[in-house]
Amino acid sequence: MSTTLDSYGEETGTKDQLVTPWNQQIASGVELLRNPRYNKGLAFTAEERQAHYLRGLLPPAIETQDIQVKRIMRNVRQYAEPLQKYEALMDLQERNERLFYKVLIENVEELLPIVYTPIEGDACEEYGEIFHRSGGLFISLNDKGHILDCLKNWPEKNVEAIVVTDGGRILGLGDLGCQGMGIPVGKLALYTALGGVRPSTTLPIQLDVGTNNQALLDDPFYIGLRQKRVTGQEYDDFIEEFMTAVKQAYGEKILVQFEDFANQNAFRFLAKYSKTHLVFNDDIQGTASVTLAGVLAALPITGGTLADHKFLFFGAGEAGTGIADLIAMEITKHGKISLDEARRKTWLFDTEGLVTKSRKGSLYDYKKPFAHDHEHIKDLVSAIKKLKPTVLIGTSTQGGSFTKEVLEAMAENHKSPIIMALSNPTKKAECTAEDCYKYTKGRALFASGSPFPAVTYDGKKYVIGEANNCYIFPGVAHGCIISGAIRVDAEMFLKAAETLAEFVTKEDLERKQLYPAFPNIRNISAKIAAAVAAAAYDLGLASKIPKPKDLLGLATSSMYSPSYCNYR
Ligand SMILES: O=C([O-])CC(=O)C(=O)O
Ligand SMILES: [Mg+2]
Repeated sequence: MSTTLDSYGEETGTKDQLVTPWNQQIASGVELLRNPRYNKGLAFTAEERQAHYLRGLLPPAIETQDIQVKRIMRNVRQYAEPLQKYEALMDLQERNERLFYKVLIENVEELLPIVYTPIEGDACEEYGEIFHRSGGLFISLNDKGHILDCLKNWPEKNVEAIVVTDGGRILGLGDLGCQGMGIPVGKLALYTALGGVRPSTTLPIQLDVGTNNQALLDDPFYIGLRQKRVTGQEYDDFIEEFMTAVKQAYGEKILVQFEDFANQNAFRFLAKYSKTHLVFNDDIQGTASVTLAGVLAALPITGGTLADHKFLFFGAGEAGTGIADLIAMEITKHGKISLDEARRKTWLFDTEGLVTKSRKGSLYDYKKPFAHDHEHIKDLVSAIKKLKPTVLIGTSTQGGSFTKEVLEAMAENHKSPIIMALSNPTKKAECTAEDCYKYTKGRALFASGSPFPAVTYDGKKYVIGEANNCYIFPGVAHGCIISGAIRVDAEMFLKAAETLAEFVTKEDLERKQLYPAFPNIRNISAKIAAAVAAAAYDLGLASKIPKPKDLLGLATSSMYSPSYCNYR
């Protein structure tokens, strides 16, 4: 039994999305209850139950969405294991989408660590064991020549944003092959919950090009191809087919966020496809933007300007060099200083030691701008003592590498050194918040990539700001969509960082909190979206014309609301 219901459509969305009435054939009865996009469970009213063949299929109670939220949170809180909470929330997402987002939005601080880092990292490691549904598209080497067919099989035709990974480097956990899907799913849940992007327009994609993770290849529950990663031309051709197919399927302005690709691939594909597609790499650009925001927010405490600081990166991959690049751009933008000079304030330290011009052997292109003249230094403490950085940023995935000696050495260099342990998930952080305050005698300004509880040091309570790109990417995506951006420009990430930093209050800084509290994050995302959209118009990259007068108003009003619609 089915019926045509044009009132089922999502009531939020940008104006031109609303012009076309939504009048697809939607199943009623049991099929309606099984459709997560439209299911309301016990919140179906008596009239809806009568009109849509639901009589008898539900117990008699008619509930508000608020009571449903309470029940879900009560159940989630009863699970002892965080992974059980994760599974419960994923089950909810596939049962009742609006309820899932209402639960997430109203409990963002509590649930972010579950649907996002660190617990989604555990979920990816166990994805084979806990697998029970796809959650997005899996496109493997078996689909070569048929990638467009895969995309056509996705039930939504109006896709505006894709998050894609090849599982090459999932968080700081390494190659997880086909089990990286938890990341695109998690990131896109935040597109909606934090950025207000409508869930029907988002598409998580896992590309499976093999894995070099032998433990997974030997695991009977592994869900991917049982072969080593393809590389070289075959790999590049596969990505090229994918990038061509997404435009064929969804048009020129489809937004593609690259996520958790291995270093060189991440840089190569960003350089290549940013010329032809609306793409960004969250690990390079999103992380850069959020980190820059934290440093900008810290300036009232450290004193001086950004250009007065000296930066040392421990870890010179996507995050490290991405941040270094954006910081140099920001210094150049606001000071009378060339990009080259700005870059000389930054040093990289990788697995072989300090990155210098004279280093023997090959140096990847993306590190070269930060390879300066210096003698080789092999250990981090010596590098800190020699170079005297005032900002130390860990992007190494080496948990615990900011030892007592490292932190004490940083405390020598500045009254308030900035120390960021950005590697994810929590177990990969370069140091704990507690150690950072202990070994700098409470003087450092600390932030981490994954959540840490507040720390009390010397009778003072410090709240740990999360330098996580989830402050940035949802707003950037929303800003691109509302302006119809055709390309992503670095200026958008500078604007996003400046906007985020403005939200950090004096009270936050008194607690040494370099990032604003999460409960305000939808407002922050709206502001970032408006700033990104404004940049798109300024740069001639926006296709939605004329330019709306009130971009913030548009960014706010077009955000997805998880409240139920009435099915009249
Ligand atoms: O997902 C996160 O929490 C941040 C991120 O992009 C990464 O660590 O790869
Ligand atoms: Mg990432």
